[in-house]
Parts: sequence; structure tokens; C-alpha cells
Amino acid sequence: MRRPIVIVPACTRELGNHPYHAVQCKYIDAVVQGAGCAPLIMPALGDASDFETALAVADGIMLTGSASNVHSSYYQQDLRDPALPLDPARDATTLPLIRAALKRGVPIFAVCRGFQEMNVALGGSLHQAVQEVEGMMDHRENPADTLDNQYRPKHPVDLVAGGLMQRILDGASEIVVNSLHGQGIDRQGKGIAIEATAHDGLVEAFSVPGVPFALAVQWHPEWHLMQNPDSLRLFRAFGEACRAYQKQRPEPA
Ligand SMILES: N[C@@H](CCC(=O)NCCCC(=O)O)C(=O)O
Repeated sequence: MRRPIVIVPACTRELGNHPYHAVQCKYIDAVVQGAGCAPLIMPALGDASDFETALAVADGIMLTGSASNVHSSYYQQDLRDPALPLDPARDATTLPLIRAALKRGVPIFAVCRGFQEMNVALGGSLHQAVQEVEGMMDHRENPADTLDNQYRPKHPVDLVAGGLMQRILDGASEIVVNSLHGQGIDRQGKGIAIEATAHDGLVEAFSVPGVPFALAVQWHPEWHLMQNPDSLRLFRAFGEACRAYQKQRPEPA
């Protein structure tokens, strides 16, 4: 049987003098080596996207991180800091894709910005600057640090007892995760189930019960994936869900 196809929506980036649709290599590598699936990059075409065709061949969706923020207008707030990067084309592609995929039961694994997109797609909102919220830690990385330092394990998260993530992680009650985000969940989206929280109370992972597999994490399990047994378990579980979905998905006409 062929490998399951995992749709990976792209970001838009300016490289040199030209605009690109782009996905970081570590996400593509994680889909291949961690989930054992075949990645298919989906350009950020927004309203011009052919969601029907993408979902007809998709056995899973991987929503990546990105330095850009989901535009706050999607959760009815004014933009707090227009100097921070945005990616309207990605927003206009991933938010409807998430809703359509959940309706079909296509497995989804979401990381960092992808985690935030899922919460907003389900009607939730974000803290636009977590570090400015009373009692919250600063969850951002130091951009002047080396990449290894930026992605090193930063803080513990408590796993919800009996949750999907705890089951995937063999009953662990706490893991230590990296942290590279300035935004985070404020109002929870409709139907999400919290899977992990930081010690300041910020939601760090959630699932969407009632669909075969939808898991979103605020940290970066794709970073040095093969050296992190917990991260590998998460991507393996996603790959298993994609294989199960593939078996029952009708072949596209
Ligand atoms: N912009 C959002 C999400 C942050 C995020 O995804 N950071 C990772 C960027 C690089 C990578 O994909 O590893 C926020 O600041 O909260």
C-alpha cells in the first residue's frame, strides 16, 4: 500500500526579489521520518485554493509553525503590534482547510502557529502578547540565541490525566518542552479538549474529541525529532492515524 499523503500548507515568504510558497525542511522531514507519510506541500492560495481536491487526496494534514501571526481580525480584535509578521494568504488557506478537514475526519497534527490556527478556526481567540498578561511567563525565544538554544527544552507542561497525549506518551504526567511563541490561547475554541498546560496555566496542547485524530501542540516536536522519544511518539501516532484514515478513504475520482 502506498504511503499516506499528508498535506502541508505553505507560508508565503519573500526570498530575494521574489515571493515564494515555503515550508521549513524540519516539518517535511518529520512527516517522512516520524509519521512515515508522504508530504505534499499546499500553496497558500487563500480563496483560490482547491480545498475539495486537496482533501480528496489527503490522508492527513500537518500544520506547521511560523514566525508570522494569525491576523487578530479572525478573532475580532484589533492588531496589537502591526510590526510583527503576518501571513494573510496562509490564514485564508489554513483556517477554512482546518474546518473542512475536521468535518471529513482527516487527521490533523498542528504545531505552534498551526496550534493557534486550529484554536482560531474553532472560534477561539489568542493572547497577542502572552508575556504582557498578568501572571504569564515569557514564552518567546531569544532571537539572538543560537538555533540549538532557541529550541532547547525550556519549561515543563503537565499532561491531562487520561488524555490522548498522556496515552500516546505512555502515561507520562509531565514533559519538558521548547518554547518559541509570543502568542497563545486565550478563549478556547469550540469542542477542544485540553491535553497539556504550562505552570502559568497557558494551554500548551489540545485535541478535538469526536474526530479520528486532531492534536495540536504549542511547542516544536519536529525539532531534532529523532533524538526525542516523546516527539517521535507524537509523530508516530499521527502517522498511524493517517494510515487508518487512508484505509477507509474512498479513492479520488
Ligand atoms: N507567530 C506565532 C507562532 C510562533 C511559531 O510558530 N514559532 C516558530 C517559528 C519557527 C518554526 O516554525 O520553528 C507566535 O509568535 O506565537
